[in-house]
Amino acid sequence: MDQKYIVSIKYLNHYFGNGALRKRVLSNINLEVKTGEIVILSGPSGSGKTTLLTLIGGLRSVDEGSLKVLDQEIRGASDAQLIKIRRHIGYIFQSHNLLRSLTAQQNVQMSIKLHENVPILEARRKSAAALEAVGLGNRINYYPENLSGGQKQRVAIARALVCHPKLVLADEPTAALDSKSGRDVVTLMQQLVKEQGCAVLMVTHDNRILDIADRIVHMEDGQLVTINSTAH
Ligand SMILES: Nc1ncnc2c1ncn2[C@@H]1O[C@H](COP(=O)(O)OP(=O)(O)OP(=O)(O)O)[C@@H](O)[C@H]1O
Repeated sequence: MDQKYIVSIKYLNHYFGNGALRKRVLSNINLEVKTGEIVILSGPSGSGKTTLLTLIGGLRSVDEGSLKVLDQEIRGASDAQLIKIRRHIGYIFQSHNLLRSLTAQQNVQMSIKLHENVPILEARRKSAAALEAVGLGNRINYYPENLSGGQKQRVAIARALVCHPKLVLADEPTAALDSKSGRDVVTLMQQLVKEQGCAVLMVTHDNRILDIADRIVHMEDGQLVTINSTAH
């Protein structure tokens, strides 16, 4: 298996709607994301960024072209194959999507339960360590309502990274945060993913965080228009 590319997309098209309402939202997308690389996907509202991210995440089915994640072709993949691929992906959304009735630690543990058959004590240890790594070692028993926006997004990062995914997909992770918290959250994410060696594809409108990327990919009207080599 060629592990150099975590994501490899060739001539991908995607459509929404049927008949006369059928609309092409992604056109001829070619993109590769390497192991350990942080790629930011930017572009105007409605240009297709989230659609592309959800296709890569195996969260919607691929219409045309080839989309490989960890060498597995997603187009036409069975449910079992998609579930297997999703186990290697960590998802971070705009809103933290934490379960309100669970503590920070239980939210992170939930992710471990979904991924692996780990004994409860081991899951507790791992989730506490993941929260420690995002600076929330003293908040593990807090419920989301008692955490700030930045802290909730840190829990979401711990939840996404606790099972050491090969790929992290992040959709506007700083959108709900003030500029300082947003910056802190992505800096932390950058540090942890580099330590773990996983690739990141992050959609963002936030120009203040572009410098964390190894590469910026710009999307307009469903097409990738420019690919800059590096933001540093
Ligand atoms: N489920 C859907 N059904 C029909 N059209 C959709 C659906 N989801 C998205 N679209 C359309 O597809 C296009 C791309 O949407 P998408 O959400 O991928 O863009 P985006 O670049 O992520 O936008 P934003 O930055 O505002 O989140 C838009 O024209 C949108 O209206």
